[in-house]
Amino acid sequence: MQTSAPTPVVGTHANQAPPAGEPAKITARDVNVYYGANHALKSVSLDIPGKSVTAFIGPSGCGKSTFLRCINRMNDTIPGCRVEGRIGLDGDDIYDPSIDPVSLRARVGMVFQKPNPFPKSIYDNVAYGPRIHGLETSKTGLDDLVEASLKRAGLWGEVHDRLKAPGTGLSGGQQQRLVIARAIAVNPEVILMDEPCSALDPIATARIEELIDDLASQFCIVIVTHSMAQAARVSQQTAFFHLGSLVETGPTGMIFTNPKDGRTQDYITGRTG
Ligand SMILES: Nc1ncnc2c1ncn2[C@@H]1O[C@H](COP(=O)(O)OP(=O)(O)OP(=O)(O)O)[C@@H](O)[C@H]1O
Repeated sequence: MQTSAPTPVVGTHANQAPPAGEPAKITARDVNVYYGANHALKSVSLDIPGKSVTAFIGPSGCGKSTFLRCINRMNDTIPGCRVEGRIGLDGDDIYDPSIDPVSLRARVGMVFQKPNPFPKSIYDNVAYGPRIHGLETSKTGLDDLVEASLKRAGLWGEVHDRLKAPGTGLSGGQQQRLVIARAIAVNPEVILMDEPCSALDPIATARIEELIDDLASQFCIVIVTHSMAQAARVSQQTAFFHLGSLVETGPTGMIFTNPKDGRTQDYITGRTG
């Protein structure tokens, strides 16, 4: 007999979608991605609002991470990968030849599944971006920026007395908050998160989810997650992908309680996945 998974509980912030009529922060139009002959992403068009959390969900291999990587041109670094279509960031075409991918990645930061602090001190992990982008040159200015970023990432209290210690010596959850502090330090507009909690225990996961909730007041956050419960807890919009296509998108509450497409219904009730 087929059993259905319980519908995830939609979080308290999930219905607080940005006001209708706000211009989208990110506008994707007819985006196709190929890895050699593999047509991995098929004609995806999607608007992503600013200052809120958008979750990408869908079965393994459906193209969630591929689409996420399009938003800061990380796919440029994969040999054989070809991206077609248009992605606008506040209306600027991020694939225009005039756009420098390194500067773009300061505007659009990324947090990966496995925490990846640099093999440097906690301080230097956070100071690295502002230094290379020339955002802060004075010692006191940099100190203040490191402190503010660590506070914003909810890590300052745990590390303020050991800033010279290696970032890699922190716990997994602390490392992920350090990586988030590193992303925040260059004052990005968008933070992409690719399964940011999948290597963490439930307590560390809860802290990252609280942090995401907090950061959404300032940043446009896009999160790929395998956990429908997590998508329901943290996001205001959800986009469901299946076999390389975007099936449907809408307010998270609607996607989890009243999806329009049978494929979404089957996924959220655990019949596929
Ligand atoms: N670096 C790569 N090189 C070649 N093919 C890739 C690469 N990354 C992804 N693909 C292919 O693109 C398709 C989409 O993969 P992608 O990782 O984007 O899906 P996903 O929904 O994020 O999957 P998962 O949930 O398992 O992480 C798959 O067919 C995958 O094999």
